[in-house]
Amino acid sequence: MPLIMISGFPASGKTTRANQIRDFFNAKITEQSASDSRVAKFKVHVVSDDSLGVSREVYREARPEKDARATFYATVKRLLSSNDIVIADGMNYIKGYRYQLHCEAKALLTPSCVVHVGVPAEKCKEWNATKEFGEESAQAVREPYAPDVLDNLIFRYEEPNPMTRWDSPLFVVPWMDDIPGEDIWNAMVNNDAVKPHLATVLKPATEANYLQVLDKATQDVVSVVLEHQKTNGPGGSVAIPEASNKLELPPTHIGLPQLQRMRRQFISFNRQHTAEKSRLKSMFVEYLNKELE
Ligand SMILES: Nc1ncnc2c1ncn2[C@@H]1O[C@H](COP(=O)(O)OP(=O)(O)OP(=O)(O)O)[C@@H](O)[C@H]1O
Repeated sequence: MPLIMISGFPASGKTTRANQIRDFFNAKITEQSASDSRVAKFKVHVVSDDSLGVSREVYREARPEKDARATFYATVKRLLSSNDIVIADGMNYIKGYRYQLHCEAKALLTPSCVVHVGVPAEKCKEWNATKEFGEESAQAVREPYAPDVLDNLIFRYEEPNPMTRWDSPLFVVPWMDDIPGEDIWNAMVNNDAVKPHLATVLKPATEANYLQVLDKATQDVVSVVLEHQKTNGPGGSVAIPEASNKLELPPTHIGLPQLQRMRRQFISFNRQHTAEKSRLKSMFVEYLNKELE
């Protein structure tokens, strides 16, 4: 059964996403088992550094990292079978490594996909410092990366490219979005071809980091608006650094939830198009002006 490769920066919420996908798939299996004997046999596995007892410190030196990758690879390969769905919850940051895992799935005539957890580096650094992990009852202590190890891994990260067959279908999950569970299930279990839509991206390899830049540019604009309202009260014309146009605020106060909603919408619209990075702030200001008219 399918291989779902998670990919993302260290401490970007990969395990959080892997667990959400596992829970979604388990719910689907429970729901469909009575009517579909094929689905009734499915079992979902999550393979991660934590489940293999691999310390974050292995990423400091090439040799232990290589050994850890080999262990991870062997575990995924061993679990892949006609009835087992494997979620490879690792950074999977080397494109050659993703290629090899994709070939393992292909050899078993089963599909694979990549779920790219798109989170800006700054957020990963912030989250790396949090000690708790998991929701309410299932809290465990997570081992953080040393700051130099974290920086180095971010530097070495090779972003998935949906133009390559081993990185497709590619599902990009920005940090503020829900997982596209239904789409992943359909692509992996029902073998549905994934049509390009909001959860998938088609972008040239040259636009690496596009999602992170989009996230940061829009967040910056939201911060300026909040700051302006705090200092000057509602309404007014706001100059946004690095944007060629001004934001015209209505006379009523715009709250953070409303701003975030418009920001998410804008990100959804622009996720597929690799707009010029330098134009993103002006485009977002233009979008806000239209929405707030
Ligand atoms: N979308 C999110 N919003 C807020 N906090 C989050 C989100 N996703 C993850 N976190 C927090 O960030 C921290 C790291 O999350 P998680 O362990 O899932 O990341 P990871 O990428 O699997 O890390 P590692 O690289 O160490 O395996 C946790 O404390 C988690 O609660």
